Parts: sequence; structure tokens; C-alpha cells
Amino acid sequence: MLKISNVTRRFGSKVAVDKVDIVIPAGQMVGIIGRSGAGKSTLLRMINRLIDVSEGTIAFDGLEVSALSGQKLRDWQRDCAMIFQQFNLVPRLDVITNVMLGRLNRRSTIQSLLKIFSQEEQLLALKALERLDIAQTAMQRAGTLSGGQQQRVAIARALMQEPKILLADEPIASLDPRNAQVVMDSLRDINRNDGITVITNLHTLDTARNYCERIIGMQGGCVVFDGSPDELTTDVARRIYGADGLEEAFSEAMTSTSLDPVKKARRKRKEAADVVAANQLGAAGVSLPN
Ligand SMILES: Nc1ncnc2c1ncn2[C@@H]1O[C@H](COP(=O)(O)OP(=O)(O)OP(=O)(O)O)[C@@H](O)[C@H]1O
Repeated sequence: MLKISNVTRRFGSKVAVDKVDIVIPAGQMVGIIGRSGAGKSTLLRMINRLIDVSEGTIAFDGLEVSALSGQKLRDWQRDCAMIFQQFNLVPRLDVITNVMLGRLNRRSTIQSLLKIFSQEEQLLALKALERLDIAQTAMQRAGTLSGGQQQRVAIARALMQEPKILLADEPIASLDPRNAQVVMDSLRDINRNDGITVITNLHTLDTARNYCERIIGMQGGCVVFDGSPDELTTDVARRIYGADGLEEAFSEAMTSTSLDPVKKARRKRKEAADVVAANQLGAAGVSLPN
């Protein structure tokens, strides 16, 4: 069980997340929705400790993760895998090596630096790729794959961590509708078949409705809705997105490339932060050049 208690995050005078209280039981598939800037990414980043909380606590099965440091923090980041909008693979490395990088948190620094993987790890990586139906790409350079395939590789890499919880920060925002569906199907399959808790930020409402048993709506850093897809009426959607945001909320065609210039600028800053975050997480302190 993940327990987020009275959590606030400030950036200077800006309150990005404001006194959030949520309990997520093991095995739930949760969608977090809201307009750009609502605080969704900040919340996910605090859960896996890419950033610290300003106030409040986050606990997982009784362990206060918001207070961890050193090896215990790295252990938590292994148990709490994260995937990003921009996939964050190492493009010049082949797919199977990218997937095996998901084991870095379980290895010594020397093994990691030399990228020496056991036969067992190679088999595990192949199994993960098979499961995501992309085993045929194992020897290709990751940078040559389509966006949808790259996101599936990123999910396979997350599975190599054998996580207890999987966070996904707008995993389909850069994908076309067909690939978006394949990626969301994969997340649902992992949730249902492996019992892994999945918490995903989503831009569009219908995707959240179709895939998530519980939807959390954020607005201005606060949770303004927490309920089932059935309870998410148009009135509630208006509260989350504002009257002028409803079209964006319902548009499945909306991707980061169709956002207005201000949102695009924010997105760019976020993508840069994602790359840093992925190195921080995946490599457990071992930075991998692209
Ligand atoms: N590193 C940072 N420094 C300063 N302000 C930040 C930082 N990260 C986020 N913010 C601000 O905090 C607020 C919440 O941002 P956040 O990225 O969590 O929103 P979001 O709901 O994930 O938006 P999006 O859908 O665009 O990703 C925004 O006003 C954002 O500009």
C-alpha cells in the first residue's frame, strides 16, 4: 500500500503539489489526469524520490520512502520503476542491452560500468521483450525503433527491475493512437497479470476511463477528484480541466507536438528533466552517455 500523507512540494514560491492525501492499495491501476501544470509529474517524481517532498510523508508498506537515503533509497528506486514520455533509452545501444540496464540497481558499479550481464539476465531480458511482443528487435539499435516500440522497450527495462510499483509519466503523449493503445494494453497486462501497482499520468480523459479502475484528478496542485471512471461525469471533468480545457481533455489526437508554444516550452524543460531522471534512476549513479 502506498500512503501519501499531506504532501506539498514548492519550487520557490510556486506550490506545485498542495497537501495531497492519497492511499493506493497494492495492485491498483490508477490514472492521474489534469491540465498541463496541474502537478501530476511532480507528484510521481516525489513518489520515486527523483525530487523530495517539501512537507508531508510518503510511505510504502509502512516504510517511509520520503525519508530514505543512500542504499535504502536506491533499493526503493529499484522497487518503484518509472517510465517517461520520451522513453529515455540509450539510442546507440542495442535493444537487449537497454533492457538489461534495468538490472543496474542490482549490480556492483564495476559490473555496471563494464556492462557485463549473465546468461540468466540475458534470458530474462529476452523474456521481457517477448512479453511485449518485440523480441525480434533485440539486436537492433534502440534509436532505430518507432516511438511505440521504444516505449515497449522502456517497459521491458522497467520489468527487469522486478518492481512492486510502476510509475508512468505520460507514457503515450508522444505516440500515435495505435501505438498508444498497444502501450496502454501492455501496462494493463502488467497490472492484471503480475499484480504490479501502476500509477500513470495521462493527458486525455478517455484513456484514463478506458484503462484505469481509479482516476485521480488534479488542478492547481490539489486533488479535486478521486473516484471510479463512472463517477467522472462531464461536470467533474469541467472542474478538473476548466471549461476551456475540455476539448483538450477529450482529444485523443492531442500530443505534445500539438500543444501551444507556452506548453511546448514547458514540455521541453520537462523532457530535459526526464533524461536526467532516467540516468539517475536506471544507472543508480552511473551516468550513461547517449
Ligand atoms: N523544476 C521546477 N522548477 C520550477 N517550477 C517547476 C519545476 N517543476 C515543475 N514546476 C512547476 O510546478 C507546476 C506543476 O508542474 P508539473 O510538471 O508537475 O505539472 P503536470 O501536471 O505534470 O504538467 P504537464 O502535463 O505539462 O506535464 C507547474 O507550474 C510547473 O511549472
